Amino acid sequence: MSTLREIGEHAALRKILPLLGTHPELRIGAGDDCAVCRLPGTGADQVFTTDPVIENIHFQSLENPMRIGHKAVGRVLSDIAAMGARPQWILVNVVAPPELEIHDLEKMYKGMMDLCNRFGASVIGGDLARGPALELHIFGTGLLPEKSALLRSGANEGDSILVTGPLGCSFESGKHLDFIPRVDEGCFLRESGLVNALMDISDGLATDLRHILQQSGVGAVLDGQAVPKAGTLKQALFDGEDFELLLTAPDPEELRFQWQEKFGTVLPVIGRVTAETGILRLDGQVLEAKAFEHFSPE
Ligand SMILES: Nc1ncnc2c1ncn2[C@@H]1O[C@H](COP(=O)(O)OP(=O)(O)O)[C@@H](O)[C@H]1O
Ligand SMILES: Cc1ncc(C[n+]2csc(CCOP(=O)(O)OP(=O)(O)O)c2C)c(N)n1
Ligand SMILES: [Mg+2]
Repeated sequence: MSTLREIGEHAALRKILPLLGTHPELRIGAGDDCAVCRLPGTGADQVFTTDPVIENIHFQSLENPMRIGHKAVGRVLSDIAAMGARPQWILVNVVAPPELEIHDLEKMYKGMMDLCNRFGASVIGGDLARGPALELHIFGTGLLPEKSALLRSGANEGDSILVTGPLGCSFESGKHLDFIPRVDEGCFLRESGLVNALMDISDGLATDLRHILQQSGVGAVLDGQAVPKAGTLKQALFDGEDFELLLTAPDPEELRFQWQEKFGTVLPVIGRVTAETGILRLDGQVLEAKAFEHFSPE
């Protein structure tokens, strides 16, 4: 017998995911940023995701409630953006101790609603239950044209690897609370037809790129100098909670040109997809995995 602490979050998921069934209307089940389901007769697919934010894990106890609400919804919109979808419906489960101030609860909803309104998402329900610490569990859906979802499994050897913004120090800078999910960018990347694989960076570039490599059966080399950084290279690789999009593209110059036209910023190329299955190199050296792990002791 073993515990979550002993085997960790990722090994536990490898045990759980094979237990989940399939369904004829399910295109992509658990394992990507969102699940993708058919909506027959509509020409659209629907994506589904959920994430919690938990006191003292994802935010500190005395944090501004508006920022807590913003982050909770932002994480879910980021997963929806990472498929190239537009967010649609949001459900909110609040778990809270009885002492929570109603004014603070209202401010959390203000933070959630402001971000939902910005991207045309609607909160349509939820639940409220007692628990020892504050937790917001958000469930969200989105829409995109059928069969157009951008997956972690789409990378091909020779693709360039690109990232939508600077990485690292999100905890110190407060970006982990205030980031704007890359919804418009995700939709643009899908519509461009120039992207093979897409995901968002929650656990850090080094860990999340590895998910693309494993699911695509490829390897990668990163150019440390080219990675856009908010701090050191180590922080850019391992800190996590950047909520930028990570993508691979076979024709980066055309994509970068179109990106510049649309957003007026540079989309940096940070590496290349290789045939070395499962191997991630940084400036030639093999890079080992190291990331935030929910179940290991501090
Ligand atoms: N407890 C669970 N039961 C079933 N599927 C899960 C569970 N936890 C995570 N998953 C699935 O595993 C994949 C990876 O999860 P996670 O690392 O949380 O993704 P993300 O970083 O995009 O939020 C997702 O597709 C998610 O739906
Ligand atoms: C109070 C606090 N401690 C630590 C962190 C750092 N941190 C918390 S969760 C996390 C990784 C991402 O969270 P997870 O719940 O694994 O997101 P998912 O991959 O499921 O989207 C990081 C880097 C933080 N942001 N706030
Ligand atoms: Mg998650």
